[in-house]
Amino acid sequence: MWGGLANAATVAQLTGVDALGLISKIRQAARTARQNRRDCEHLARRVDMLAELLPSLRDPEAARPLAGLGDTLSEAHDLLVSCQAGGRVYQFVTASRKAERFRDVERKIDSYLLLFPVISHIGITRRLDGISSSAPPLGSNTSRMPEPAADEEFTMAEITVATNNFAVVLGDGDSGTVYKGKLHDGRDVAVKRLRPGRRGADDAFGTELAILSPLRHDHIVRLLGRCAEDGERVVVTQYMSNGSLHDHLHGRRPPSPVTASWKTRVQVLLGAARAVEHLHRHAVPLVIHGSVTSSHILLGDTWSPRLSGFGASLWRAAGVESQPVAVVADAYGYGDPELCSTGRIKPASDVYSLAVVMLEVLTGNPPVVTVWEEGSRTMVPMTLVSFALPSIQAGRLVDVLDRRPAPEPMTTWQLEPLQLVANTAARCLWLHGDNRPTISDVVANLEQALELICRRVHF
Ligand SMILES: Nc1ncnc2c1ncn2[C@@H]1O[C@H](COP(=O)(O)OP(=O)(O)OP(=O)(O)O)[C@@H](O)[C@H]1O
Repeated sequence: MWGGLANAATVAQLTGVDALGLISKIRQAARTARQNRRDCEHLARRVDMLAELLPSLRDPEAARPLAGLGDTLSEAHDLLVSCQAGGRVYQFVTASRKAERFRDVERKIDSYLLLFPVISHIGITRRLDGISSSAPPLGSNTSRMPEPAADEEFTMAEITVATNNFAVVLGDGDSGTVYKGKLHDGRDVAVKRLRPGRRGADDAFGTELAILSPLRHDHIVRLLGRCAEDGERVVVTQYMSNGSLHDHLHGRRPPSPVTASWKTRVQVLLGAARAVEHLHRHAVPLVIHGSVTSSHILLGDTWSPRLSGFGASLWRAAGVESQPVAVVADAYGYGDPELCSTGRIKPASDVYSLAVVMLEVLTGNPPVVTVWEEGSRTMVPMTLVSFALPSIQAGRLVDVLDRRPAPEPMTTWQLEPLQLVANTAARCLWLHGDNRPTISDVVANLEQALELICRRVHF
């Protein structure tokens, strides 16, 4: 991430300010802040994005829109420094006023981040002009934002070598098969080879790359590269050594901390919720995931989760409450009923799907279960929501709780954090999206649940 710091002199010349020096100080100040810590973290992440983009500046003309960046960075730095001091009472009094200042500085930084596709477009156009004076005049396509480039472009030959001719299958999804690979520099990767000829495959490929490419978050899987050659479509992402939450909960893996520990389960939920919160509130541009499922929550070496599966995602249109989707995905029990009936998606649709994952984590059941139906005397499918929600709403969580983490009956005191998770899930499952909590409320409740679990040491 900080590789670009070597270009500091160039960036300073182009922006008229030692932007990377200021960014370095901002990172330092964010690390030692004592007040508004989450706001500080969010601000630092945005500034990290700037640090990644600034070294790509080449052209003084193109860098002109960044005039004023220095002032904004200084403002950000001053704000972070002001979060270092103060006693508890002082902090209490100033915290909410500070939160407003954070929003303000974040907005300003966002406006610079949004300029980068345009800046790189200007830069490329000017370079092309230089190369060929007979280049075609700028036409209607100049109004289209250029897509941010994925990190690396691979050939199919390189992908075949990296996967040892597609030898190890990590998993299968609707859109393709995922293989284990190793890049020339030794990095382990996951290589998703999209099923050729599948309807909408090209759209899903383009969407996943365009949306995932600029995303940087501890709980979102990182895009490393792509390949589009001879009808093949391949997406390369970081390798998550412990597979998906779905496989741990629903039986295709040996016992693990996910099966055995409520603490790990709630930590995984919290990480996934933070990823969705990043998409809904902090990503530039904002994103609706559109397919939050336990198969798309992947687990790394330390069981820390990352959200994946961005093939159905979309950028959130500014200023609209809901937006139409081309196809309502067949979501196997995760589908928001409001989205299914209106064909319009909103952030609350992700909140609904995440709540289904919360039920999976609490009950250990998949999103669709089979139950015995007395009338037809057969096993029939039923959504997990219909199966588990009545017990939760009746205050009988124990009736549906997964026994694997704690085979013995639990006391009310032990149950309290899980009851909080269950009640949160129940509120997220309201039919009307507007009645559901926001993702930030969900994050706050899961944080509280985790804190309660950590206080009950032997839990
Ligand atoms: N980065 C990764 N590291 C390890 N395993 C992965 C990774 N990505 C995917 N997998 C495995 O492959 C499975 C299928 O991946 P995924 O669900 O993303 O496929 P998909 O075709 O995009 O999904 P969908 O069915 O939603 O179209 C996952 O459930 C997981 O087991």
